[in-house]
Amino acid sequence: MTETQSTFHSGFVAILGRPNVGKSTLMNRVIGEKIAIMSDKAQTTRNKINGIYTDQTAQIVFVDTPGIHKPKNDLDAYMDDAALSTLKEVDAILFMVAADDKIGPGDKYIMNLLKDVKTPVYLVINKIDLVHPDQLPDILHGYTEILNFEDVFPISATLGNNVDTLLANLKTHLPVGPKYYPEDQLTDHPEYFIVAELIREAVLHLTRDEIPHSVAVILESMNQRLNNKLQVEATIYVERDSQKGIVIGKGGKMLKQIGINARREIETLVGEKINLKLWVKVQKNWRDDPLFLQRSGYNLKEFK
Ligand SMILES: Nc1nc2c(ncn2[C@@H]2O[C@H](COP(=O)(O)OP(=O)(O)OP(=O)(O)O)[C@@H](O)[C@H]2O)c(=O)[nH]1
Repeated sequence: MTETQSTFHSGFVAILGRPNVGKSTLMNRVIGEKIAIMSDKAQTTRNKINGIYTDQTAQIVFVDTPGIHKPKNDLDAYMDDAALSTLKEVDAILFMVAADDKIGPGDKYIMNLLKDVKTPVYLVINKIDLVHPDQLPDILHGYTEILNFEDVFPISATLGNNVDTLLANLKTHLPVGPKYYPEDQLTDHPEYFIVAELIREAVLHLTRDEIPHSVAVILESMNQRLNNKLQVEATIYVERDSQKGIVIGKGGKMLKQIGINARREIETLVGEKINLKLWVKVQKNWRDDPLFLQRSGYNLKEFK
């Protein structure tokens, strides 16, 4: 099949919504590889990760935005800026909600921001597998009475229901345009960032509710091979001594398990065996430290 420049559609699409509604799950389903970071703990997606979908007729560059929050500290304010600058740049916005969630102040806050944005907004009601179909009209109405959406898609990102319809519609709505990225490129983020996020995900999964989101991971190095194994070194930063104890665990057991889980994921990502070395350090109030935020990948300048 030949494809001509004039029929090819392309553009940038932001997935926006409260933490935990399933943004990363949707992106992973569409792209088919684990590039966005999933967790059942809220707020794991803090940086802009692009997932790139390409087929014969279109290329959609997905921008997985951080959640929007009313600013409480520097990090939250930063998320606001990041999300807002994304909204203005993209060709379409998917506002994602979970069918089993009530409309909260957070949703209203986001929808109010969206009222002032010219980009077309699609309502994606995810997790429809968790509610009875009869409930859908009421759920839908709750949102459409607040904001005028371009279109509405009830989906299940985990089961895949209606995701094809969403994609097909999105493709036709994107402008005629070039292939921004080569076909085999799935993300434009450097691998080291994804690796750090995989380690962070392992920490959050294993420590469950004991560690709040005040954990950051910095990749120290990933450029040497010893005995045919890529050497990966990273530091896990927490805010308090007590959290350090939890991450390390009795006799180092927890840290060992974190290493095992993270190593598995990283090996899948990089396609080779690795040796993972982890350290745990306390860095008080890192959320309010601009230098630290920058070092851990929160590139503040990017959003100015
Ligand atoms: N039942 C059901 N669960 C889902 C669905 N989509 C996502 N989930 C679950 O919801 C949780 C959160 O999903 P994520 O994809 O991490 O959510 P997110 O919006 O990216 O979250 P943040 O990164 O925190 O912003 C995970 O446990 C998913 O398995 C769905 O369609 N149905």
